[in-house]
Amino acid sequence: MTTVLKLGGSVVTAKDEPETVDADALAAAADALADATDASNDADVVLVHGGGSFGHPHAAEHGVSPTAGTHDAGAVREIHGAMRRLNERVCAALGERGVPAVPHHPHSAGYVDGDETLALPPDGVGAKLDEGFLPVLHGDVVTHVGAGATVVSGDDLVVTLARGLDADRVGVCSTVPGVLDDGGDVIPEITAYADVADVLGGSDSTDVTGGMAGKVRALLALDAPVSLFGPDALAAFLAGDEPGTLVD
Ligand SMILES: Nc1ncnc2c1ncn2[C@@H]1O[C@H](COP(=O)(O)OP(=O)(O)OP(=O)(O)O)[C@@H](O)[C@H]1O
Ligand SMILES: C=C(C)CCOP(=O)(O)O
Repeated sequence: MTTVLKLGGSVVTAKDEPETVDADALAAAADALADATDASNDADVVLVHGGGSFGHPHAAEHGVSPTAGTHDAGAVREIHGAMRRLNERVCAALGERGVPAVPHHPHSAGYVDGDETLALPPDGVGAKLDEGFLPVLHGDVVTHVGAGATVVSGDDLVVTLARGLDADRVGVCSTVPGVLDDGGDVIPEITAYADVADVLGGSDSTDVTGGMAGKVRALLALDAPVSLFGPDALAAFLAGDEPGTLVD
């Protein structure tokens, strides 16, 4: 059983304070992952985390997004460096709880090809799983053929990894309990972007990858269903439930 899970950057960081981890939220998520991976020894989990107040402000400062590239190597190092610092914190929180978390950096492992497709070989991630590690990837800045380097969101990585690893379960944990309708209620299922386009917004904070609108658009590209839920439902998702909104 392979699960691909994204932890939103807005969950594990204080999104409005530069390069600040939300220690309580990260601890709670790491506890849930430690419990879940402890309980079922045949559960392979691949974790992806987003940028929050680490990647997004640096990317915005340099004008880099999924569609706007840069050839400025210093900008690339700055954005990637911030994501590595967050990745170290996430891996450390998991490691402290006995989870065999190891980093897997998209900047080094992949690139976007001339067809605008993210090429990220799943074999390296699969090999880590086979050796008993829990790979931890993250939204990143990656080489983009013809554009220098662009931002790849954790949501796009989730889609690529879920396909490449033929994942059994896919989950995205953000700050909200699901995609909300205009009355503030969780929409149980989304099958087409047009059905929800009117209620989808960006993010409350600096976000170069499009907030909830970008997330739903990315996740609809996957054939398999994706659960989109909030931090309170992380343990339930890891236990096998489908909380929040099902993007199908
Ligand atoms: N209809 C909607 N339902 C729920 N959230 C919405 C909606 N429209 C806009 N949002 C915003 O989208 C945000 C979630 O997207 P965001 O990209 O910030 O999350 P994330 O993936 O957790 O963080 P990061 O991009 O840093 O990884 C919510 O915090 C909310 O402000
Ligand atoms: C801004 C960077 C570098 C990563 C963005 O990843 P996301 O938060 O998953 O959209």
